[in-house]
Amino acid sequence: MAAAARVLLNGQVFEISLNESVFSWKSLRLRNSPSAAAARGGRGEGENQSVPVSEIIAVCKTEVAGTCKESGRWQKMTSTTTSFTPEQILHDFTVYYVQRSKEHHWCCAEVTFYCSDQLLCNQWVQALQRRLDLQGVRPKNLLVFINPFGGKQLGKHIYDKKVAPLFQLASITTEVIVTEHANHARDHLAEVDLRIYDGIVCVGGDGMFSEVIHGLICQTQKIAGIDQNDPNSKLVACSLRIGIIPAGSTDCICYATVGVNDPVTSALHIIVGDSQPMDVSSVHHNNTFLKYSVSLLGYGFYGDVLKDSENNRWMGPSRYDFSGFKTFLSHQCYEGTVLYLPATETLGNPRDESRCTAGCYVCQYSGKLLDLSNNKQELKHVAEEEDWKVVKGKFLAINAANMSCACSKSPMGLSPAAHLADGTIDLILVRKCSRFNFLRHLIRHTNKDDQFDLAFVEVYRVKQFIFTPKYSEEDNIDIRDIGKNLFGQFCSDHPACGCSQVNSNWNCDGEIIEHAAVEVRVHCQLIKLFVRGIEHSTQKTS
Ligand SMILES: CCCCCCCCCCCCC/C=C/[C@@H](O)[C@H](COP(=O)(O)O)NC(=O)CCCCCCCCCCCCCCC
Ligand SMILES: Nc1ncnc2c1ncn2[C@@H]1O[C@H](COP(=O)(O)OP(=O)(O)O)[C@@H](O)[C@H]1O
Ligand SMILES: [Ca+2]
Repeated sequence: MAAAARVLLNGQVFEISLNESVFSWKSLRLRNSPSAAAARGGRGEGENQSVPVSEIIAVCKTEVAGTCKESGRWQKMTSTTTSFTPEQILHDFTVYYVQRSKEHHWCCAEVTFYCSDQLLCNQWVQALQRRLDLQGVRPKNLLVFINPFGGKQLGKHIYDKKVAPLFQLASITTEVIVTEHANHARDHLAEVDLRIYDGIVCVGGDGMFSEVIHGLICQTQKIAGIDQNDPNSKLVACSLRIGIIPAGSTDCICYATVGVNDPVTSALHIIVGDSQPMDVSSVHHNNTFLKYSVSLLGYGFYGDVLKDSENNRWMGPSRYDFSGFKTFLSHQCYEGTVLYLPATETLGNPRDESRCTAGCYVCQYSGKLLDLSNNKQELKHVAEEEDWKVVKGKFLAINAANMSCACSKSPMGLSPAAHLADGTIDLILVRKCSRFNFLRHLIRHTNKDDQFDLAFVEVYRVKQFIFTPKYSEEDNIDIRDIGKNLFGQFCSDHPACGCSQVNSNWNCDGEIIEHAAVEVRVHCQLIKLFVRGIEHSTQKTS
């Protein structure tokens, strides 16, 4: 078929064209004609536009009953090659495509072209459809989990109203499971035959995503015969991609990988088949596997906020503000030793002011190193130089950020320069300081000031760390007893104002880990998401 043709759009004659990767429509209107001026109004449909085939969502043909009302326009064009009459304009097709709007939002735009004859219309629909069929990265069959109780309990509504219609438009088939209890998705994924799916979608928050990765990673290791309890096991990467439809409380994993937590934007990234590798940290205690983490592993402040907030789930997302305020006032610090292995082979450092964005070269570099090490067929991680560092002290917070952890509360995140897929975590140690200083540190998460530029805050880019609390876990009893037993008086870090534990617990992507002593290791690019990373501002984002 011809690579270009004339059609009507908004009563104007347009030339549409299609090459290997781009579909375009160009106005052939006469300059300065009244109709041309009219077409310039509205939402820019009178302008020349092009859309990469990779961002076309669907093309649909619709039979038009009747004739085109705006017949006069065609007569103006008869001096060109246009020869059809209004009565012949009976067929149209609609192209649905990705349109970018502010702050990394994507929406589904549509444009309908009226053709002079059925053959032309069919030819264009087929040509576009053939191009779409060649987009091999797009998922065709998805397994969807919906947590009906995440966030504001709108998960099912969001999926049914905003996401399912887009999947249907894009001819994606789905099997939808609305979870009935916690760990439903995890347990299902650990057992089910996943070969029929092209991806998994979770509708919920970070906790729901955590369930999904646990099921998927566990099944993958089981099939590969990998022992997850061995902290030194080299884990096998999961082949299925995961999509997140944000419907939780913090939605930090979505926000930090897309730039916004918007269900339609995330659905469109899934439809176009984006793919972004992601690091995963494994958490062990005494050679026993506990959990995987993708966003934040937080001991002290964020562990305590989470623990308290679980009692107030009925408050919805604002439970974190309430518990955050309470935890801030309690001002507990925790004593222990952190051993860490600095990341030496990767590019970048936590204070280099870079941002991990779509096509990030730091992550690509780590991906190449990973390929090289995979080719060596090592069964276990072998640390090239075991140069462990030690930090001891009293900490208000120990945060391990596997990614920036950007979210609406903190648009730059806990560690703004952290990377999604570089095989490292940023270990942030906040030592004991006054409430006022801790507040200064917290407030800097909400503005552009550097939260690490404070004497009591340290940050290291690491690939492994071990935390050992000062008091062994068996001693994690009421502080009053500790105070009496060890010092004969109450410890000044834990005034008898209601605080009670000598040890905190870990917040692992919003799930509680009760153990304080942990060994954490990053597994570079273990999973993949249906995202592309945060797009640059030149891509019409701000
Ligand atoms: C004074 C204001 C200070 C605001 C400081 C905000 C820092 C926010 C950093 C957030 C990092 C989030 C990391 C992600 C964690 C999520 O995986 C995880 C699970 O998400 P899900 O519920 O969607 O499943 N979410 C969380 O653990 C929630 C952490 C939220 C912490 C909020 C802390 C609010 C602190 C308010 C302190 C107020 C002090 C006021 C003093 C006058
Ligand atoms: N049907 C269900 N009933 C109760 N809990 C569930 C259900 N489905 C998932 N969960 C659990 O709910 C918790 C929070 O889910 P999440 O979607 O992250 O919401 P939020 O962001 O509000 O915390 C997770 O720990 C998850 O395991
Ligand atoms: Ca990382």
